[in-house]
Amino acid sequence: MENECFLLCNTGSSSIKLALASFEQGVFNQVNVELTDVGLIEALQGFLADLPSLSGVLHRIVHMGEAEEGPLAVTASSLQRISHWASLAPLHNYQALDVIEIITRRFGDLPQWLFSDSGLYRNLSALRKLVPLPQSLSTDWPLQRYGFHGLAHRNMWRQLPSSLRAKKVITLQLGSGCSATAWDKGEALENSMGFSPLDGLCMRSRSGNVDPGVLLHLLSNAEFGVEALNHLLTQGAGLKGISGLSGDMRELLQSHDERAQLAVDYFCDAVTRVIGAQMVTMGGIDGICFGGGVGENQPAIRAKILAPLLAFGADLAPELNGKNAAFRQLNKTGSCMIYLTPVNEMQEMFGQYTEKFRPQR
Ligand SMILES: Nc1ncnc2c1ncn2[C@@H]1O[C@H](COP(=O)(O)OP(=O)(O)O)[C@@H](O)[C@H]1O
Ligand SMILES: CC(=O)OP(=O)(O)O
Ligand SMILES: [Mg+2]
Repeated sequence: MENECFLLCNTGSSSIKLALASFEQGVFNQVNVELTDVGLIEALQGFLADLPSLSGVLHRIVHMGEAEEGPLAVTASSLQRISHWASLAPLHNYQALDVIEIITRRFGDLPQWLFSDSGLYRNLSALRKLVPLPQSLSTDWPLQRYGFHGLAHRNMWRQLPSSLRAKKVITLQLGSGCSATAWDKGEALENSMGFSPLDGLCMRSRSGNVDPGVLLHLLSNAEFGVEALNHLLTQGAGLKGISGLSGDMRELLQSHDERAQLAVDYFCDAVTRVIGAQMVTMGGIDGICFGGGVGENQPAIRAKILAPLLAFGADLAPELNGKNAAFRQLNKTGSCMIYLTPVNEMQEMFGQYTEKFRPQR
Protein backbone atom coordinates (compact mmCIF):
# COMPACT_ATOMS: atom_id res chain seq x y z
CA MET A 1 0.00 0.00 0.00
CA GLU A 2 1.38 3.36 -1.01
CA ASN A 3 0.19 5.46 1.95
CA GLU A 4 1.94 3.41 4.59
CA CYS A 5 3.67 5.22 7.45
CA PHE A 6 6.86 4.07 9.21
CA LEU A 7 8.52 5.08 12.48
CA LEU A 8 12.31 5.55 12.33
CA CYS A 9 14.49 5.37 15.47
CA ASN A 10 18.17 6.24 15.77
CA THR A 11 19.67 5.89 19.23
CA GLY A 12 23.00 7.72 19.20
CA SER A 13 25.32 8.10 22.17
CA SER A 14 24.13 11.60 23.05
CA SER A 15 20.79 11.82 21.31
CA ILE A 16 17.77 9.93 20.11
CA LYS A 17 16.52 10.88 16.68
CA LEU A 18 12.97 9.95 15.73
CA ALA A 19 11.07 10.48 12.50
CA LEU A 20 8.21 9.27 10.36
CA ALA A 21 8.47 8.25 6.73
CA SER A 22 6.23 7.26 3.87
CA PHE A 23 6.93 6.24 0.27
CA GLU A 24 5.27 9.46 -0.97
CA GLN A 25 6.86 11.98 1.40
CA GLY A 26 10.13 10.29 2.32
CA VAL A 27 11.32 11.15 5.86
CA PHE A 28 9.32 13.80 7.73
CA ASN A 29 8.60 15.08 11.27
CA GLN A 30 12.17 14.35 12.39
CA VAL A 31 13.03 15.33 15.97
CA ASN A 32 16.49 15.18 17.54
CA VAL A 33 16.40 15.00 21.31
CA GLU A 34 19.69 15.55 23.13
CA LEU A 35 19.78 13.06 25.98
CA THR A 36 21.40 15.57 28.30
CA ASP A 37 18.05 17.40 28.55
CA VAL A 38 15.56 14.53 28.46
CA GLY A 39 15.78 10.77 29.14
CA LEU A 40 15.50 8.22 26.33
CA ILE A 41 12.17 6.77 27.47
CA GLU A 42 10.61 10.18 28.03
CA ALA A 43 11.74 11.31 24.54
CA LEU A 44 10.35 8.17 22.91
CA GLN A 45 7.06 8.23 24.78
CA GLY A 46 6.55 11.89 23.88
CA PHE A 47 6.93 11.03 20.19
CA LEU A 48 4.76 7.91 20.43
CA ALA A 49 1.93 9.84 22.07
CA ASP A 50 0.56 11.17 18.82
CA LEU A 51 1.22 8.86 15.88
CA PRO A 52 -0.68 7.85 12.77
CA SER A 53 -1.22 4.16 12.24
CA LEU A 54 2.11 2.47 11.46
CA SER A 55 3.16 -0.20 9.00
CA GLY A 56 6.59 -0.81 10.50
CA VAL A 57 9.46 0.50 12.60
CA LEU A 58 13.07 0.93 11.45
CA HIS A 59 16.01 1.01 13.90
CA ARG A 60 19.68 1.91 13.55
CA ILE A 61 21.83 -0.60 15.50
CA VAL A 62 25.46 0.34 16.03
CA HIS A 63 27.21 -3.01 16.62
CA MET A 64 25.95 -6.11 14.89
CA GLY A 65 29.33 -7.62 14.06
CA GLU A 66 29.43 -8.69 10.44
CA ALA A 67 25.67 -8.75 9.86
CA GLU A 68 24.46 -7.32 6.54
CA GLU A 69 23.58 -3.63 6.37
CA GLY A 70 19.85 -4.27 6.45
CA PRO A 71 16.93 -4.41 6.58
CA LEU A 72 17.06 -7.34 9.01
CA ALA A 73 13.82 -8.41 10.67
CA VAL A 74 13.53 -8.14 14.45
CA THR A 75 13.37 -11.76 15.62
CA ALA A 76 14.54 -13.60 18.72
CA SER A 77 17.84 -14.33 16.96
CA SER A 78 18.49 -10.76 15.72
CA LEU A 79 17.68 -9.42 19.22
CA GLN A 80 20.16 -11.95 20.62
CA ARG A 81 22.71 -10.60 18.15
CA ILE A 82 22.23 -7.02 19.41
CA SER A 83 22.67 -8.23 23.02
CA HIS A 84 25.73 -10.23 22.09
CA TRP A 85 27.56 -7.17 20.78
CA ALA A 86 26.18 -4.75 23.38
CA SER A 87 29.13 -4.93 25.75
CA LEU A 88 31.31 -3.55 22.91
CA ALA A 89 28.94 -0.67 22.13
CA PRO A 90 27.49 0.06 25.58
CA LEU A 91 26.39 3.60 24.74
CA HIS A 92 24.27 2.33 21.85
CA ASN A 93 23.09 -1.29 21.75
CA TYR A 94 21.48 -1.37 25.21
CA GLN A 95 19.46 1.75 24.46
CA ALA A 96 18.37 0.36 21.11
CA LEU A 97 17.15 -2.80 22.87
CA ASP A 98 15.18 -0.62 25.30
CA VAL A 99 13.58 1.21 22.39
CA ILE A 100 12.65 -2.05 20.62
CA GLU A 101 11.15 -3.40 23.84
CA ILE A 102 9.02 -0.30 24.42
CA ILE A 103 7.77 -0.41 20.83
CA THR A 104 7.04 -4.13 21.00
CA ARG A 105 5.05 -3.60 24.19
CA ARG A 106 3.09 -0.79 22.61
CA PHE A 107 2.54 -2.17 19.09
CA GLY A 108 2.69 -5.97 19.56
CA ASP A 109 3.80 -7.77 16.43
CA LEU A 110 4.12 -4.71 14.16
CA PRO A 111 7.09 -5.52 11.87
CA GLN A 112 10.37 -3.97 13.06
CA TRP A 113 13.55 -3.80 10.99
CA LEU A 114 17.20 -3.35 11.90
CA PHE A 115 19.92 -1.49 9.98
CA SER A 116 23.45 -2.36 11.04
CA ASP A 117 25.96 0.46 11.42
CA SER A 118 28.81 -2.07 11.24
CA GLY A 119 27.37 -3.82 8.16
CA LEU A 120 29.08 -1.51 5.64
CA TYR A 121 32.43 -2.97 6.71
CA ARG A 122 31.60 -6.67 6.72
CA ASN A 123 33.73 -7.27 3.62
CA LEU A 124 36.90 -5.38 4.63
CA SER A 125 40.12 -7.01 3.41
CA ALA A 126 41.89 -9.43 5.75
CA LEU A 127 44.60 -6.79 6.23
CA ARG A 128 42.13 -4.06 7.24
CA LYS A 129 40.30 -6.40 9.62
CA LEU A 130 43.42 -7.36 11.47
CA VAL A 131 44.02 -6.72 15.18
CA PRO A 132 47.63 -7.71 15.89
CA LEU A 133 46.91 -10.32 18.56
CA PRO A 134 46.59 -14.12 18.41
CA GLN A 135 43.15 -14.77 16.91
CA SER A 136 42.56 -17.77 19.17
CA LEU A 137 42.09 -15.49 22.21
CA SER A 138 38.41 -14.84 21.59
CA THR A 139 36.01 -16.91 19.54
CA ASP A 140 32.64 -15.41 20.50
CA TRP A 141 33.85 -11.85 19.86
CA PRO A 142 36.45 -12.33 17.09
CA LEU A 143 39.33 -9.92 17.70
CA GLN A 144 39.18 -7.94 14.49
CA ARG A 145 38.32 -4.47 13.24
CA TYR A 146 34.67 -3.91 12.37
CA GLY A 147 33.85 -0.21 11.84
CA PHE A 148 30.73 1.86 12.59
CA HIS A 149 28.66 4.87 11.46
CA GLY A 150 28.04 2.88 8.26
CA LEU A 151 24.66 4.54 7.66
CA ALA A 152 26.14 8.03 8.12
CA HIS A 153 29.14 7.38 5.88
CA ARG A 154 27.05 5.79 3.13
CA ASN A 155 24.62 8.69 3.30
CA MET A 156 27.45 11.24 2.88
CA TRP A 157 29.05 9.29 0.03
CA ARG A 158 25.69 8.97 -1.77
CA GLN A 159 25.32 12.78 -1.90
CA LEU A 160 28.49 13.21 -3.99
CA PRO A 161 28.52 13.74 -7.75
CA SER A 162 28.89 10.38 -9.53
CA SER A 163 32.28 11.37 -10.98
CA LEU A 164 33.65 11.73 -7.44
CA ARG A 165 31.97 8.55 -6.20
CA ALA A 166 34.12 6.69 -8.74
CA LYS A 167 37.29 8.00 -7.06
CA LYS A 168 39.09 8.12 -3.68
CA VAL A 169 37.07 9.86 -1.01
CA ILE A 170 37.16 10.22 2.78
CA THR A 171 33.88 10.82 4.62
CA LEU A 172 34.07 12.34 8.13
CA GLN A 173 31.29 11.79 10.66
CA LEU A 174 32.13 14.27 13.41
CA GLY A 175 29.33 14.23 15.96
CA SER A 176 29.22 12.83 19.40
CA GLY A 177 30.93 9.73 18.10
CA CYS A 178 33.49 10.48 15.39
CA SER A 179 34.92 8.38 12.59
CA ALA A 180 36.41 8.55 9.11
CA THR A 181 35.77 6.12 6.25
CA ALA A 182 38.05 5.69 3.24
CA TRP A 183 36.24 4.92 -0.03
CA ASP A 184 37.74 3.86 -3.32
CA LYS A 185 35.38 3.50 -6.29
CA GLY A 186 32.39 3.08 -4.01
CA GLU A 187 33.96 0.46 -1.79
CA ALA A 188 34.47 1.22 1.91
CA LEU A 189 38.09 0.23 2.53
CA GLU A 190 38.27 1.00 6.24
CA ASN A 191 36.78 2.95 9.11
CA SER A 192 38.81 4.61 11.85
CA MET A 193 36.76 2.78 14.51
CA GLY A 194 37.76 -0.85 14.95
CA PHE A 195 36.74 -3.60 17.35
CA SER A 196 34.47 -1.12 19.11
CA PRO A 197 33.25 2.47 18.66
CA LEU A 198 35.92 3.57 21.15
CA ASP A 199 38.71 3.42 18.61
CA GLY A 200 40.21 6.04 16.32
CA LEU A 201 39.38 9.73 16.62
CA CYS A 202 38.99 11.76 19.81
CA MET A 203 35.23 12.13 20.45
CA ARG A 204 32.82 13.95 22.71
CA SER A 205 33.44 11.69 25.73
CA ARG A 206 35.20 8.70 24.15
CA SER A 207 38.97 8.49 24.05
CA GLY A 208 39.75 7.23 20.56
CA ASN A 209 43.26 5.73 20.27
CA VAL A 210 45.15 5.43 23.53
CA ASP A 211 48.48 3.72 24.14
CA PRO A 212 47.52 0.28 25.59
CA GLY A 213 50.32 0.85 28.11
CA VAL A 214 48.24 3.61 29.70
CA LEU A 215 45.32 1.22 30.11
CA LEU A 216 47.52 -1.46 31.67
CA HIS A 217 48.97 1.12 34.00
CA LEU A 218 45.49 2.24 35.12
CA LEU A 219 44.34 -1.35 35.61
CA SER A 220 47.40 -2.15 37.71
CA ASN A 221 45.91 0.13 40.35
CA ALA A 222 43.79 -2.26 42.42
CA GLU A 223 41.11 0.38 42.95
CA PHE A 224 40.64 0.95 39.25
CA GLY A 225 38.70 -2.04 37.86
CA VAL A 226 37.47 -2.85 34.38
CA GLU A 227 34.14 -1.14 35.00
CA ALA A 228 35.79 2.12 36.02
CA LEU A 229 38.06 1.93 32.98
CA ASN A 230 35.09 1.32 30.69
CA HIS A 231 33.29 4.31 32.19
CA LEU A 232 36.38 6.48 31.79
CA LEU A 233 36.94 5.55 28.13
CA THR A 234 33.29 5.87 27.11
CA GLN A 235 32.02 8.75 29.25
CA GLY A 236 34.96 10.60 30.76
CA ALA A 237 37.57 10.82 27.99
CA GLY A 238 37.90 12.63 24.64
CA LEU A 239 36.99 16.33 24.55
CA LYS A 240 35.37 16.04 27.96
CA GLY A 241 38.36 14.32 29.56
CA ILE A 242 40.97 16.64 28.07
CA SER A 243 39.12 19.87 28.85
CA GLY A 244 37.70 18.81 32.20
CA LEU A 245 34.91 21.17 31.22
CA SER A 246 32.58 19.71 28.61
CA GLY A 247 32.46 17.32 25.67
CA ASP A 248 30.29 19.69 23.69
CA MET A 249 32.28 21.43 20.98
CA ARG A 250 30.00 24.50 21.21
CA GLU A 251 31.01 25.09 24.83
CA LEU A 252 34.69 24.46 24.18
CA LEU A 253 34.79 26.94 21.31
CA GLN A 254 33.25 29.61 23.51
CA SER A 255 35.62 28.98 26.39
CA HIS A 256 38.89 30.86 26.92
CA ASP A 257 40.18 28.10 29.16
CA GLU A 258 43.53 26.70 28.00
CA ARG A 259 42.43 23.09 28.46
CA ALA A 260 39.36 23.70 26.32
CA GLN A 261 41.54 25.08 23.54
CA LEU A 262 43.93 22.15 23.86
CA ALA A 263 41.00 19.72 23.56
CA VAL A 264 39.88 21.43 20.32
CA ASP A 265 43.45 21.34 18.96
CA TYR A 266 43.82 17.65 19.83
CA PHE A 267 40.47 16.82 18.21
CA CYS A 268 41.39 18.55 14.93
CA ASP A 269 44.89 17.10 14.87
CA ALA A 270 43.49 13.58 15.33
CA VAL A 271 41.17 14.06 12.34
CA THR A 272 43.98 15.48 10.17
CA ARG A 273 46.21 12.52 11.02
CA VAL A 274 43.55 9.97 10.16
CA ILE A 275 42.86 11.70 6.83
CA GLY A 276 46.63 11.59 6.21
CA ALA A 277 46.87 7.88 7.01
CA GLN A 278 43.83 6.93 4.93
CA MET A 279 44.98 9.13 2.04
CA VAL A 280 48.39 7.48 1.95
CA THR A 281 47.05 3.95 2.14
CA MET A 282 44.62 4.74 -0.71
CA GLY A 283 47.48 6.22 -2.76
CA GLY A 284 45.85 9.66 -3.04
CA ILE A 285 42.68 11.56 -2.36
CA ASP A 286 40.06 13.17 -4.60
CA GLY A 287 37.48 14.29 -2.05
CA ILE A 288 36.73 14.92 1.63
CA CYS A 289 33.20 15.19 3.08
CA PHE A 290 32.21 16.74 6.39
CA GLY A 291 29.14 15.56 8.32
CA GLY A 292 27.85 15.17 11.89
CA GLY A 293 26.92 17.81 14.46
CA VAL A 294 30.46 19.23 14.65
CA GLY A 295 31.45 18.65 11.02
CA GLU A 296 28.32 20.35 9.66
CA ASN A 297 28.15 23.34 11.97
CA GLN A 298 31.67 24.50 12.72
CA PRO A 299 33.55 26.21 9.85
CA ALA A 300 36.51 26.91 12.16
CA ILE A 301 36.93 23.21 12.93
CA ARG A 302 36.78 22.30 9.24
CA ALA A 303 39.43 24.94 8.49
CA LYS A 304 41.69 23.74 11.29
CA ILE A 305 41.45 20.09 10.19
CA LEU A 306 42.21 20.94 6.57
CA ALA A 307 44.96 23.56 7.05
CA PRO A 308 47.83 21.01 7.01
CA LEU A 309 46.27 19.30 3.98
CA LEU A 310 46.62 22.29 1.64
CA ALA A 311 49.88 20.79 0.42
CA PHE A 312 47.86 17.73 -0.67
CA GLY A 313 45.33 19.69 -2.73
CA ALA A 314 42.66 20.38 -0.08
CA ASP A 315 42.13 24.11 -0.64
CA LEU A 316 39.12 25.15 1.44
CA ALA A 317 37.53 28.39 0.15
CA PRO A 318 36.87 30.61 3.23
CA GLU A 319 33.95 32.36 1.51
CA LEU A 320 32.18 29.00 0.99
CA ASN A 321 33.05 27.63 4.43
CA GLY A 322 30.32 29.62 6.23
CA LYS A 323 27.85 28.74 8.97
CA ASN A 324 25.08 27.52 6.66
CA ALA A 325 24.90 23.75 7.16
CA ALA A 326 23.44 22.89 3.72
CA PHE A 327 24.99 20.53 1.17
CA ARG A 328 27.59 22.34 -0.92
CA GLN A 329 31.11 22.24 -2.30
CA LEU A 330 33.61 24.07 -0.07
CA ASN A 331 36.51 24.50 -2.48
CA LYS A 332 37.00 26.37 -5.75
CA THR A 333 40.50 25.21 -6.57
CA GLY A 334 42.75 22.31 -5.61
CA SER A 335 42.84 18.67 -6.68
CA CYS A 336 40.84 17.48 -3.65
CA MET A 337 37.11 18.36 -3.69
CA ILE A 338 35.71 19.35 -0.32
CA TYR A 339 32.01 18.91 0.45
CA LEU A 340 29.68 19.63 3.30
CA THR A 341 27.30 16.65 3.30
CA PRO A 342 24.69 16.94 6.08
CA VAL A 343 24.20 13.42 7.43
CA ASN A 344 20.76 11.89 7.50
CA GLU A 345 20.90 8.33 8.79
CA MET A 346 17.08 8.21 8.72
CA GLN A 347 17.01 8.88 5.00
CA GLU A 348 19.63 6.19 4.51
CA MET A 349 17.60 3.62 6.47
CA PHE A 350 14.39 4.48 4.69
CA GLY A 351 16.15 4.49 1.32
CA GLN A 352 17.47 0.98 1.95
CA TYR A 353 14.03 -0.13 3.14
CA THR A 354 12.36 1.39 0.08
CA GLU A 355 14.82 -0.26 -2.29
CA LYS A 356 13.94 -3.64 -0.85
CA PHE A 357 10.25 -3.38 -0.05
CA ARG A 358 8.49 -0.63 -1.98
CA PRO A 359 5.74 -2.29 -3.99
CA GLN A 360 6.39 -2.03 -7.75
CA ARG A 361 3.87 0.23 -9.49
N1 LIG B 1 26.39 23.85 16.29
C1 LIG B 1 27.23 22.93 16.76
N2 LIG B 1 28.54 23.19 16.88
C2 LIG B 1 29.41 22.29 17.36
N3 LIG B 1 29.06 21.08 17.78
C3 LIG B 1 27.78 20.75 17.69
C4 LIG B 1 26.80 21.64 17.18
N4 LIG B 1 25.60 21.01 17.22
C5 LIG B 1 25.84 19.79 17.74
N5 LIG B 1 27.15 19.64 18.04
C6 LIG B 1 27.83 18.46 18.60
O1 LIG B 1 27.48 17.35 17.80
C7 LIG B 1 26.93 16.30 18.58
C8 LIG B 1 25.72 15.74 17.89
O2 LIG B 1 26.08 15.39 16.59
P1 LIG B 1 25.40 14.16 15.87
O3 LIG B 1 26.07 13.99 14.58
O4 LIG B 1 23.94 14.36 15.85
O5 LIG B 1 25.86 13.08 16.88
P2 LIG B 1 25.33 11.76 17.47
O6 LIG B 1 24.50 11.10 16.41
O7 LIG B 1 26.60 11.09 17.70
O8 LIG B 1 24.57 12.04 18.72
C9 LIG B 1 26.55 16.89 19.93
O9 LIG B 1 26.91 15.95 20.90
C10 LIG B 1 27.38 18.16 20.02
O10 LIG B 1 28.55 17.90 20.79
C1 LIG C 1 28.90 4.74 16.31
C2 LIG C 1 28.67 5.99 17.07
O1 LIG C 1 29.56 6.43 17.75
O2 LIG C 1 27.48 6.57 16.93
P1 LIG C 1 27.01 8.01 17.48
O3 LIG C 1 27.93 9.00 16.89
O4 LIG C 1 25.62 8.15 16.96
O5 LIG C 1 27.10 7.99 18.95
MG1 LIG D 1 24.67 9.59 15.36
